[in-house]
Amino acid sequence: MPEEPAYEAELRHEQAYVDALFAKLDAERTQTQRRLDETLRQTGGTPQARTEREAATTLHSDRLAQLGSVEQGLCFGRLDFVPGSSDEETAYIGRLGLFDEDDDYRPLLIDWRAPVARPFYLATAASPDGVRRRRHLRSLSRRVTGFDDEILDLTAADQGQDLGLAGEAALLAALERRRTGEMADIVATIQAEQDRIIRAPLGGVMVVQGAPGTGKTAVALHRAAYLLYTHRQQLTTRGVLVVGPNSTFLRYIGQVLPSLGETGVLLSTIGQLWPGLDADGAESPEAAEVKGRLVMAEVLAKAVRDRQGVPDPVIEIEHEREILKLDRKTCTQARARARRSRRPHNLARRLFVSDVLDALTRQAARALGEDLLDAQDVQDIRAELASSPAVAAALNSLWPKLTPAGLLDDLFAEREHLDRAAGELLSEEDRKHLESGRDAKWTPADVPLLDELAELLGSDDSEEEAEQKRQERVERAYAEGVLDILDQDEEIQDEEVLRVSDVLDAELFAERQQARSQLTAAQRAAQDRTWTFGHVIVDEAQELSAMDWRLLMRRTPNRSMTLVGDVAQTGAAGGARTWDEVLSPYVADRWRLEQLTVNYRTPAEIMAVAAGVLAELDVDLAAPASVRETGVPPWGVEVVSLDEELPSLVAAELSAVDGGTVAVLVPGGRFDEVRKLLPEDERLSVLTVDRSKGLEFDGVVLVSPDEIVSGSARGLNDLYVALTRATQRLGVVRTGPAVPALGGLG
Ligand SMILES: Nc1ncnc2c1ncn2[C@@H]1O[C@H](COP(=O)(O)OP(=O)(O)OP(=O)(O)O)[C@@H](O)[C@H]1O
Repeated sequence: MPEEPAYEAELRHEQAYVDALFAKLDAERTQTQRRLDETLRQTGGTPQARTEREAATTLHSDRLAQLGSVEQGLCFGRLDFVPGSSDEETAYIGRLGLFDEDDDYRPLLIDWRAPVARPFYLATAASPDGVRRRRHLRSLSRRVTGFDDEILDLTAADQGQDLGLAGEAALLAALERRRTGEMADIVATIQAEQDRIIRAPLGGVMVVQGAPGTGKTAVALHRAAYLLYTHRQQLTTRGVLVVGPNSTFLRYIGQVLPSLGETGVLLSTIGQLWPGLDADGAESPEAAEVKGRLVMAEVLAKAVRDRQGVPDPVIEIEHEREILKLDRKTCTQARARARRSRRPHNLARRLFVSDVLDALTRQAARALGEDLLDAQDVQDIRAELASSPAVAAALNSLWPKLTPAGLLDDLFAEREHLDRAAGELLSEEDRKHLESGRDAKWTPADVPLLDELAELLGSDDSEEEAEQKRQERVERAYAEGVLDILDQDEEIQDEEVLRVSDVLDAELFAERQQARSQLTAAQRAAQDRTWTFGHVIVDEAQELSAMDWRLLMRRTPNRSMTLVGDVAQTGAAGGARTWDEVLSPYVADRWRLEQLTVNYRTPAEIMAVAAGVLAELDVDLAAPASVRETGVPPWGVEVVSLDEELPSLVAAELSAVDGGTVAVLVPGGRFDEVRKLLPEDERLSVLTVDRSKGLEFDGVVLVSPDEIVSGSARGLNDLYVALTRATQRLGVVRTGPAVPALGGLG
């Protein structure tokens, strides 16, 4: 650190620069707001003018949101270049770009995502990339409170070079920060191995494998922001989807992208990917596992075919005092033709219906005496049959119109249906799980099944289309009526003035009645099951089942995906063991693997315990290196009674983290018991391990590790996840036999 007076002088200089940046920011806000107001005030004009106005409104609103989101940490870095190595001697790096229009658009502040900013994250003493000095600025609102410098030449003191850390002081300060329950962005301290992943090209499937705490989630979110900046045009049209494991997790990460000025990303769980549904019902892990198997696609296809029936042996239909007979042969032929069309069930139905109506028409015509009828008569008979309730009932019994929800409900609720569809594909035990494992609500594992069924059934939207046309006609008629009335009024008043109908035609007027769609791609995507995204990012990707992957691949036909996860943390019975197994059905071996190796969350003392568990897991993965030590060893105690001892142990942890957060992680079977023992406190969470996935807390108290291990087939993975949630302190409270993998702790 420079000597005090020089340091103070530098600090004043930086403050003056940052003041100027905020002045510029304020001016831009005022100007953008003015432009937005002007645009909103304009009305009328050609359709093209209206479209342009809408585009301008979106542009100004987005910019305003971005300008409003960068108040904290607007400028966090500065690079000084070796003379002659860059156009500018100095570059300031921040959350967005600001330029001086009066000086040929000279950059005042460079967006962290711009290529010029890259050396801020990558330059090292060994490979300085033209950088002489890297400076991290610390600030509180608009006040610069301090800075740390790194001189990038080989004679400079070694700065965390063993782990290749950049800006170590700023990084450690960020990591020591107390956790608030909401994830923060890491834009000021992104490390080189993370930067390479964030800025990787858009196309193709990239898997980011990394141990707990290596920044996978942070990297995934910053990548979304980077991609939106670099491929703005393409991605704002199609949107970016970020998939997370549950809504607690989505809340935890929810502020990161807005703080980076990006609001156009859809954050969703798999259970929320069916429009209008938030499928968060509970079910047994066994049922979820069966539902996630790839074979379910076949089960569902069979379930649909099972609903395409033929009479056994005939259906009799009364029509005009005649009995018409619908026999097995006719229907079998009609069914075969409809199926051969390879159209989804509800669309193929039209072919089936048409063939059956033809056959019935022939019969009815024969009964009336074919020779006496002309073509028009025959057509009339067909039309009558088509509108006959008795015929409709017969057709519905043979080839009903189906909805995904209706069919899936029947399949799980009625054993006969399930047996016919799954008898050869699932064991008796599996079928029992499907039948009994659910409550009344849809579960996350149901959503990929609903999605699969939507594909198999298709939607016969001819009725909806007709309804929409009818609605448009009604609106138009209303508009014409309004214009007539206005015109009459005007005729009475003054023949000379322009009539309303001279400046506004009925169609335009009708259009104005409809709310103009101002939705972003992400919002539209959330309402549309068939939406395909420009890029899909999946966090905790190891948890997804084969059926989840099918759904996601449908949403990403361009296969532009970033998948982050850790196969050592897989908790779901149907989750991934290897990335290859998951991806090969969709992209063969055309995916690339990137690895993160440094743990930013868990201190070395706790990681040493977790490494023992990792070694027991049957995975070929090395424990990550921790960037810091706390000097606080993890503790372990055996208790006789949780009731008596746990509350005081947890209270002690809460006071030790001094205003920070504590999680008590429990096996599923003890959740209610432990929840009741502990007080409600916003700094304290009681969670089962699966709910703690991806989250972090200053202190973690792990209860009954033996039950976590024995609780599921992937119990050791769960234990590993639980141990790696802490940023400062870990305690283990044992109630049963010791778990050898925990060493002396538990
Ligand atoms: N470069 C960085 N600068 C500052 N903090 C960082 C950096 N990288 C990661 N972190 C912090 O480390 C913690 C762990 O990061 P993150 O949650 O992204 O890890 P993860 O790999 O997703 O972990 P898990 O596998 O347990 O979900 C977070 O608090 C994150 O902000």
